[in-house]
Amino acid sequence: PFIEHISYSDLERLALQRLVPALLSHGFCYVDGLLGELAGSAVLDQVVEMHNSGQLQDGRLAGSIPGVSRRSIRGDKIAWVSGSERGCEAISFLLNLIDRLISVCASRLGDKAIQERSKAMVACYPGNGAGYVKHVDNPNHDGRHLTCIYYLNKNWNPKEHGGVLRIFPESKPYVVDIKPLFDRLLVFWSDRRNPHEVQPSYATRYAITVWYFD
Ligand SMILES: O=C(O)CNC(=O)c1n[nH]c2ccccc2c1=O
Ligand SMILES: [Fe+2]
Repeated sequence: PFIEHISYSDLERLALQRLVPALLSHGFCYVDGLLGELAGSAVLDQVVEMHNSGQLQDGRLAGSIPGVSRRSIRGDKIAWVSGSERGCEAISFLLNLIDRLISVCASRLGDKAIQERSKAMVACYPGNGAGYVKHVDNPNHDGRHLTCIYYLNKNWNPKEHGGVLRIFPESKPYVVDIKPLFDRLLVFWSDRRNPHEVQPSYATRYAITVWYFD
């Protein structure tokens, strides 16, 4: 039901001229305007509806602080979706597009062909200062090869809202700050090449992540 915002040749060009070179040289790449306003907003609406209907559960509770009751400081809230659930049609459209994009890249990323992907993790940082400490998604070869994060946050201003994703590319003298902007797709190697953190967020921050396995 959505306008085919991006043609296959656009997708192929995006993959070959943007994603593959960036992944091979820097290890990450982000693309803005992936779905366009209409389809992007449809995805956002479905994620907001999941949040409002209590489908997002506590991903991790910042309960590690001694003496502070586990349930006081909330971390991210997540839900795993395949895309076939009712009310996830726009999310399914997004996942299909990312699948097509990555499949064009896969054969040119030199590594073993990318076979499959995880379900989609819909994540919400509730805006109470919670973030995600510096980590590597796949430090010990659990099969995850590429991390793809689609951001859904309109009018996001890091000065006020924080929530920047900071990547610390291994063996590089710089860090990379990425704003979690609406209709932005970020792709990066899931392994030790890309330690990263979500800085404390002071507004509700939505993202959808899929991991591709090799
Ligand atoms: O949202 C972002 O910009 C980056 N986000 C992450 O790196 C990230 N990485 N691993 C997770 C595992 C479980 C629950 C949430 C997460 C998570 O947000
Ligand atoms: Fe991560």
